[in-house]
Amino acid sequence: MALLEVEDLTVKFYTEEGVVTAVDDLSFRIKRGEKFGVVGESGAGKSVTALSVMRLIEEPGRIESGTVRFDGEDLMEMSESEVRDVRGNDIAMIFQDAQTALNPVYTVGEQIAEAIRHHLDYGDAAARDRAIRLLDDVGIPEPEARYDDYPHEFSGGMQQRVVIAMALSCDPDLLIADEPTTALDVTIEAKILDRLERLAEEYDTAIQLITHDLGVIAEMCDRVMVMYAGRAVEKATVEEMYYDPKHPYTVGLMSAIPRIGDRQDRLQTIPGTMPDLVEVPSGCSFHPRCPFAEEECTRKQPPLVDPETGEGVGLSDRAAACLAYTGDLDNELDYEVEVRGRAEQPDDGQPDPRVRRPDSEPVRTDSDPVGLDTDLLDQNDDGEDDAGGLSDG
Ligand SMILES: Nc1ncnc2c1ncn2[C@@H]1O[C@H](COP(=O)(O)OP(=O)(O)OP(=O)(O)O)[C@@H](O)[C@H]1O
Repeated sequence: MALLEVEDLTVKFYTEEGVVTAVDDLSFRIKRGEKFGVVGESGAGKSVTALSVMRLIEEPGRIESGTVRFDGEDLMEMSESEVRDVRGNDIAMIFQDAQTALNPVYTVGEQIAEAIRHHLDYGDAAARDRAIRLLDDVGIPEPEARYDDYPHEFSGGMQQRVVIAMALSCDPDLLIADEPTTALDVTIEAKILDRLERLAEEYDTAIQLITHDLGVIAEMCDRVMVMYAGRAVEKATVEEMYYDPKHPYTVGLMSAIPRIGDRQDRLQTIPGTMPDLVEVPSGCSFHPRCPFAEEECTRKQPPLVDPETGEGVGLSDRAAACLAYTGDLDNELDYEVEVRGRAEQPDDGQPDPRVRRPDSEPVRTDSDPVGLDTDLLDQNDDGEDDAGGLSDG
């Protein structure tokens, strides 16, 4: 049994403009201690998914259907007070903006100690000790002295470290991190992610990391779910996603991986935008932006299938939702993955024939734990290296 099992989750918002289906029939699971990435452009439904898991969806939103089992218990069946218990003790969440998570009128030490007292039933002295140790763990220098400082006396990066300390204070089994470093400088981001990863291992905490940055996923995660317009379009291990992405949207995201020193949002390079979720395009919702789309894609919604067999997958860990794998397309998806630098071989040790390895130096090495740099080349008519990612040539 996985730590978290989300099955057939559908969440809608009843707005004046119409009904927004923010999450549509979504299933995934996170194993104990696993680092699970959720990636997709703005509006894909990543945050709503996380909030649903915490049962924090508010009006005009509604969880329409689905089950969320945590450690075997269905969170949807629990009373509000039972869920509140789970939230502090077993599942913790950190958000992009540290400031909203910290109370400006209490010292950071008091805030962490209070959480510890409340959830772990510690006495004052023990809670203080544990809080100081956590501040030290997340890399705050002179933690004993800083215990008595107020949030505004910390830099943005240090505030986010405090928030991580607070989230870890009750030793949760699952930490949901929603764009935890987006607001921070790149070098600070790398340090904080590194710290988060090490602490998660030390505390044996699973992480659900939400980001629009595949580079961050590569650095931290074991597995990834790619979301588009409220649905999962691909699920894979990080290696599979790099060496062998199956969904055209993933292919597009891959070419949007930011390089070091290049913080512009290159997700913009996939032509078009996420559809209005009040009126999602018919068939495959990605079809208006997909260079491989055929007539059938405008009619039939692709099920999530095992890309090798074309069969339905349920909660399985390798899946893609594209008609290319259900035998409904006339043509094959025609793209190549270029892997530069000190590339690793796939598990079987055989080079992937689709992966080209030119001699060029890696562009990003020091923050590239899978040891490779990936560029997706759109091999359209002229076969040119189109750094812009997906394009219809
Ligand atoms: N309170 C709300 N009222 C109405 N619609 C909402 C509300 N919250 C979210 N939505 C809609 O749900 C959809 C998914 O939003 P969500 O925040 O989950 O996306 P996301 O992938 O997390 O994007 P981002 O990266 O920008 O956070 C969006 O279309 C959004 O407009």
